[in-house]
Amino acid sequence: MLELTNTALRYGKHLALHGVGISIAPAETVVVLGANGAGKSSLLKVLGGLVCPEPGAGLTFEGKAILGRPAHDFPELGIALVPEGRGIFGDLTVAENLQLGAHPPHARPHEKRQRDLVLDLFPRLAERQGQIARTMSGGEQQMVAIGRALMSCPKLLMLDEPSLGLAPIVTSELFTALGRISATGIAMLVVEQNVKASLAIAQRGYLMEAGRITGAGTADSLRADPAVQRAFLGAVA
Ligand SMILES: Nc1ncnc2c1ncn2[C@@H]1O[C@H](COP(=O)(O)OP(=O)(O)OP(=O)(O)O)[C@@H](O)[C@H]1O
Repeated sequence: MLELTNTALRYGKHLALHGVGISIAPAETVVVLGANGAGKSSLLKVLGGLVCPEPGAGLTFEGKAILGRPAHDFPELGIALVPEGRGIFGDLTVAENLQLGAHPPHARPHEKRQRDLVLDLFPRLAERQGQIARTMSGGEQQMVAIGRALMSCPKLLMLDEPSLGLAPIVTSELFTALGRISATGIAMLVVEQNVKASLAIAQRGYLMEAGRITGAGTADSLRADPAVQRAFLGAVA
């Protein structure tokens, strides 16, 4: 469904990604694991059209070359990104945030169905539809961000560290919801430092270190990989 090849990304003199390549099959959940500064957010920015990699990189989605397309085209292609920091409209209500998510033309006819799906996944949002988003807790804001992304009827949902800053109980609820989203057939790419929770919902994953992909395999093989255990000592319970 999505294929990224030979990707280098430079911030000034700093090379943040070196020859990175990943792929995602339809309906597959893939996790990218890596410690702080490994390049995970940079990878998602390339995949979301937010930054332009060095010449030589390739990015295809459903067989179409999409590198260089502006980020605002991506929801129309069926790609939704939930960025680090969530990127919700803080001064708008939960209901307004969800409504704005349904902006791609292919999503508009399905607005009611998608809202029902989001409110079923996150019952707390159903109770809080009139609440101003910035007054919500971190976990609730993450639910709004994921809900808004789902309103665009994505084929591929990409999430940057969804559990960042959340309490363990909230993280557990969030990953249960992500597992349910995956079961609906939406492909997902989850960038995470929470190895245990993310491998529990993924079929496959990659390990990133210092801007390179240094490991790849099934969720089971990554869980048992000493390199993953070394990179996240203490994170694998
Ligand atoms: N806008 C920028 N300008 C300069 N350097 C940057 C910029 N964004 C990221 N970097 C650098 O690129 C490298 C990779 O950063 P990135 O944010 O992709 O890592 P990450 O794995 O997502 O880390 P974290 O988990 O801490 O968010 C880091 O060394 C970082 O300092």
